[in-house]
Amino acid sequence: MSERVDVPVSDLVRRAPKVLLHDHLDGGLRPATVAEIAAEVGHPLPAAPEALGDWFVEACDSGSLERYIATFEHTIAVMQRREDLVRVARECVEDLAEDGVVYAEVRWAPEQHLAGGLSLEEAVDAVQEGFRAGERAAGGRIVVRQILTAMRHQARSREIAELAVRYRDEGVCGFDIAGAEAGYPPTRHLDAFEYLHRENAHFTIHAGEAFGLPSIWEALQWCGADRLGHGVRIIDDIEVDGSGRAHLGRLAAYVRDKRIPLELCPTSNLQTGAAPSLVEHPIGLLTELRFRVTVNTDNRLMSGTSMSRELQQLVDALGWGARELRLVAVNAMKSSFLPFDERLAIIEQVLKPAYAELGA
Ligand SMILES: O=c1[nH]cnc2c1ncn2[C@H]1C[C@H](O)[C@@H](CO)O1
Ligand SMILES: [Zn+2]
Repeated sequence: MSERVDVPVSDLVRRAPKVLLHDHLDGGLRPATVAEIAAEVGHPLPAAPEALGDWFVEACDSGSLERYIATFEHTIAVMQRREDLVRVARECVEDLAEDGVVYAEVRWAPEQHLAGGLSLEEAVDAVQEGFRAGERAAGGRIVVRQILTAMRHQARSREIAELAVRYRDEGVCGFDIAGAEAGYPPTRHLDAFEYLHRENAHFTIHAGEAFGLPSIWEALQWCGADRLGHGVRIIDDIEVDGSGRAHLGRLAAYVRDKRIPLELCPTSNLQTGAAPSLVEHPIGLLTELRFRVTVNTDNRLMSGTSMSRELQQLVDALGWGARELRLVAVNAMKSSFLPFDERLAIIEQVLKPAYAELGA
């Protein structure tokens, strides 16, 4: 399990523009906001306000994805009223901008936010309003889009996919499925994915996190995912021989040949037991082998993390420098669900000049 240590952020990481493709809105609330809204709506919390941040991190350090996901009960409970969704979304953008993130795709599951009487559309509108307010407050330093997630143990994926398509020109850039992986294979939602293909829409699938290669194979070869949420278990299809040479199986070779983006989330993987330590985390080898690696936060609250913290840990554990930070930022931007010309504009006008100044 992860040791929670303070990670002082270097000047390099602080100044580097960051791109984030995998961040959950309901996994990134400020502890103070959870405490404040919980008091207002009468939701009982498991810890005092000042201890709440530590409680989330410790409760998620269990080695089990199921127990990790159980903690979301307390964030979802405070995201049921329209004004709370607007606030949480606005604060999310403010926090990411403050951390130096210039582009983010933030995902959440609208179906989990209807207990207060909101419709799916009203919930998406509220998050959109919060994102736009956050972008304005950041003075154009960040662009944020929504990814709409369907929960894989539920049966609303087709409906959520249709919602994502309806809102494609209003701040929603894609679709995802999330939740406990074992027992809920992606093919359970084939109908939604086939619909999205017919609509020329983009989607990613949480696969290869708690469950291995069969889940990745289904996500790509049955469902046609554009990207893999985590995908870290692709390492199971790579063998390193005695002389240090890596041999890729058919699936790993396909993922690399087709430049399938891997939305890797190192700290989250340590907590759910998908990797034993950062030094042993597959991200090092996958980057060396030139897979399309991106670095992500997954759940900033549950992991007590930020983009800067994730990147700094890679600098400290693997000796990454400006060159690697630039690589993962450009990889992420190339892999984003924004239209091509908008992706290119951020790469050319924001990433390249900033990294040139940092010596990359
Ligand atoms: O890392 C994850 N794997 C699978 N599901 C996850 C992960 N992080 C968050 N979720 C779930 C819990 C949230 O309520 C939901 C939508 O954001 O997505
Ligand atoms: Zn996730």
